[in-house]
Parts: sequence; structure tokens; C-alpha cells
Amino acid sequence: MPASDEASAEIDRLAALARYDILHTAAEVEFDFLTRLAAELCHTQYAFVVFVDDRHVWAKSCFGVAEVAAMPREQDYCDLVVRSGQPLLVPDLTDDARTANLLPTLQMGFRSYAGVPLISDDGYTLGTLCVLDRQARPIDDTQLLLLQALARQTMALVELRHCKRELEANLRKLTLLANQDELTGLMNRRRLMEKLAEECARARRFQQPLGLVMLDLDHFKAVNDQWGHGAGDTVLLNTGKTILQTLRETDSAGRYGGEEFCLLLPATNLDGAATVAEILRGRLAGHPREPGSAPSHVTASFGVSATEAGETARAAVLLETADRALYRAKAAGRNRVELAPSALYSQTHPTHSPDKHSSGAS
Ligand SMILES: Nc1nc2c(ncn2[C@@H]2O[C@H](COP(=O)(O)OP(=O)(O)OP(=O)(O)O)[C@@H](O)[C@H]2O)c(=O)[nH]1
Repeated sequence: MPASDEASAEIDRLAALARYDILHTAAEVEFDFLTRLAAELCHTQYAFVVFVDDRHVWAKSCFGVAEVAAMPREQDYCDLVVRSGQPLLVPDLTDDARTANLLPTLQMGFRSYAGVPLISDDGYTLGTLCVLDRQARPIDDTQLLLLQALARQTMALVELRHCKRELEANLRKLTLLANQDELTGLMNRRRLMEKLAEECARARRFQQPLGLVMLDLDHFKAVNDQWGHGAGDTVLLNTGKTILQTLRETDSAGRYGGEEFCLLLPATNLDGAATVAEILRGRLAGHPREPGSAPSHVTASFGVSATEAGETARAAVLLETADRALYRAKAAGRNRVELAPSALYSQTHPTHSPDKHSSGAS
């Protein structure tokens, strides 16, 4: 093969090896079974599964020794197997012409070597399954055949491991997609509803209050109409960021609808939730619009509901009462916070007037 072809074949081989992401990974018992089996079959003291990168030979599994340091490629017999893609049998290293170049193997006390290539599905030799001994030891045809079968099993394991890791990564991505609003990174409505049910159950179990804040951006349609959908998206994105900067670690937030958001505030009663809403309202309103340029933020109207400690938290009640309060905030001029005690809250606090807690501009 011309040198340039050889170089490009090696680049492809290294890329194939990198795809498996197996170098420098910890020992895995499944590989150790295979090296043990190889040593037993060939009656050798040592067996290794190794992978060969551009400079080193890395052992993934060792039998007969706890671990071996990475060997420089050019000093290792495995490199010859990787280069040729063929088995290499050296029954007596002291009687081998190449040993002069591969002295370290001999210096480590090894006397015999038999290595077979580990070939990927797409035909790249990534490493070897090899057996070594401190005595001169020939490998017969049957042993060679079985060693090659074990090498195929080793590669099947490598492929399986690779598929499993890819599946796990995809599952993580899918779970994120299923739970996250793509634009803001907050929970999407589906996950928000799930989380609300979880928080209600927790509040009931631990007899804690639970606050819920619903907010809807004001005159958001005008941003889209005047500045385009991209500008509208930026406002939504910035709203999400401001929400996250405002909330405690134990709070959570989701996008409930187009320009509507919902905050879940565990262990927070109505007054506490109203305080959070008021802080957020002020932050969203605190971005004066530069004349002639698209807004980075717009104001929002807020509806707040909560169940107090010891009350039975119900998702539907919290949502409905917050929504009604939000409607009142819109009707009263926007950029304001309205409280709507839940049905249960008003039963236990019959004299409470939501309007006392109204706040905001306009
Ligand atoms: N840019 C952008 N706009 C969205 C998105 N989802 C919903 N919208 C827009 O949000 C706007 C909501 O308009 P309206 O329901 O009239 O509400 P508003 O203009 O905020 O008016 P008030 O709520 O009464 O203050 C509509 O123009 C929707 O197209 C989105 O993901 N990106």
C-alpha cells in the first residue's frame, strides 16, 4: 500500500476506534471473562484485550496481572497484528528476528506471544486479543481458531457496549425533550403538571403550604406584531431567565402556554408566594424600552394562589384560583399581582380579602 494510502487508512482506523470511546475506560468484568477464557484455552499465564491508538497500546482487560501500563506502539507485538490485520504467533520470542525491535516485551519476561486482531463491524483492526507466557509455548490450529472466535466475541461486546451507551445518551436527550420547553429551557406544560401533582402530594404528606404563581406577559401580541416572532421569542427567553434568577433552588417553573408561565413554590404560603410574584413583577417591569428597538422584556400580570400548612393541596384548585386572580390582574390594568386564596383557604380564612394583597403599577 502506498504511504499516503496507509496514512489515510490509519486516520480512518483511529476515527473508528474513537467512536467506541473505550480507551482509558475502567476494567469491565465481561471483558475479563474473555481474557480468562483465552488464557485457559491456550494454557498461557497471561491474556490481554488491548486497543491500539496512534501512539500506544492500551489494555482494556488483563488476565494474570492486575494491570499493565500503556506500551509505546512501536515496542509491542500487538502493533504488528494491527498493521497486518492478521494473527501473529511467536512461540519463542528469543527465536524471533523482530525481537530486537520489540525488546521491552522480552525484558518484561515474556517468552511467547499469540495475538489475533479485533476487527470492527466496518473492517477496522482496533486492537488484539493476545496471550503471552513466560515459557516458549506454541499455539495449535484449534487454539488459534478458538482465539479468533473469542476475538469476535470481544468485538461483539465492544459493539454492544457502544450501542448501549448510544441508547442511554438518546434516552437522556428524549427525556429532556419530553420534559423541557425548547425555547426557555423551563419545564414544559406536561412536566409542569406532573411536578405540580408531585408537589401537592408532598405538601399533603408533610403538611406544608404550597404556593403557585401564574403569570402572563402583557400585550405580548404587540411585540410579535411590531417586531416579529424572533423578537417575541427573545422576550420569552429573557422572561424564563429572569424567572430562574428569581426563584429559590427548591422552587420550579414551567411554561404553561404561549406567553404564560407557572411557578411552583413548595413550603411557601400565600403571603410568601405574593412576595415572590411581586419581586418578579418588578424585575420584569424594570427594563425600560430603548426607543426604536425591540423590547428585551415586557411586563406581566400575576395570579397567586396557595394552600396553607395542613390544608389539602389540590392541583386543580390551585390552578383555577390562580388563573382567576390572573384574569383580575389583567382586567385591573396589567403589570400587577392579584391573590386568589384557594377554596379551602377561603374556608379557613373567611374574612380574607384578596384585594388587600393587590399590588403593582397602573
Ligand atoms: N414569539 C412567540 N410568540 C408566541 C409564542 N407562543 C405564543 N405566542 C404569541 O403570544 C401572543 C399572545 O397574544 P394574546 O393572547 O392576545 O395576549 P397579549 O397580547 O399578551 O395580551 P394580554 O395577555 O391581554 O396582555 C400571540 O400573538 C401568540 O402568537 C411563542 O412561542 N413565540
